[in-house]
Amino acid sequence: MMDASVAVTEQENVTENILGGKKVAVVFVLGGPGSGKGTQCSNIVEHFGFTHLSAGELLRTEIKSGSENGAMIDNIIKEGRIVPSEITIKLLQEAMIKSENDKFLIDGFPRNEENRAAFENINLSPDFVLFFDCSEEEMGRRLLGRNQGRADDNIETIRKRFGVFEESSLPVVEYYDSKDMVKKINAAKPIAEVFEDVKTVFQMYCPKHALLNQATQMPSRE
Ligand SMILES: Nc1ncnc2c1ncn2[C@@H]1O[C@H](COP(=O)(O)OP(=O)(O)O)[C@@H](O)[C@H]1O
Ligand SMILES: Nc1ccn([C@H]2C[C@H](O)[C@@H](COP(=O)(O)OP(=O)(O)O)O2)c(=O)n1
Repeated sequence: MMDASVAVTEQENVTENILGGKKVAVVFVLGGPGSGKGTQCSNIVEHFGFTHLSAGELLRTEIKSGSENGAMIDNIIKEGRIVPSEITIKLLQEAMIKSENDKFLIDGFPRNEENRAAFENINLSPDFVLFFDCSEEEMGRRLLGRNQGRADDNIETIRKRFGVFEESSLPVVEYYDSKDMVKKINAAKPIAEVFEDVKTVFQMYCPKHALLNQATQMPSRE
């Protein structure tokens, strides 16, 4: 028979992080604009088998698709503001359900308190938060050199994005930090060095639900 404490954990997990009939593991990847979130996510995907979901990229795809919300999203992004959570959450949910994977890096989300609460409301929670710490001066240099033709990578919008990051996104990082869920990475170093630190975090990480499955398979100690 199953150990009672394991049974309770199993039950808790049933109400948590179930999406489209599967248990999912989520890691939030946060950091200022240009801190290197996307760059490091590509490395994590390659080495640790996650699926990378960039909230910003999903929104840009939505604009290009010509959907009814496209023009509104486009205006918000050009002004450096944050799109209403219901739109972003829907795109993230759809992408996770469609994917065959069960491990997701959610990059650039939650960016404000409203984003964070909306995610909680769909009964999902991150295993931890990876936070890329970098000075505005360095992030600004990187954004201006990014050269991907993004409408928001201009001085005026970059300034606004930094303001929103400081006012709305940092408090979200602080919220998770108060719960001891943040792994802070010095993102000012060269790409390969940053990834060494990221690797250390992921080498020690085992998704909560994988741990749970292991626990249920262990012979009980009588
Ligand atoms: N550690 C780093 N050192 C120097 N340049 C970097 C570093 N990480 C990323 N970059 C470059 O900075 C720009 C922004 O990186 P990106 O990963 O797109 O950031 P974010 O997703 O956080 O906005 C890109 O041109 C990228 O190649
Ligand atoms: N959760 C999110 C994530 C991004 N956005 C919008 C607003 C952001 O300025 C843009 C670009 O975000 P993205 O994460 O792609 O890029 P930066 O980190 O700003 O370089 O997308 C949003 O409204 N809500």
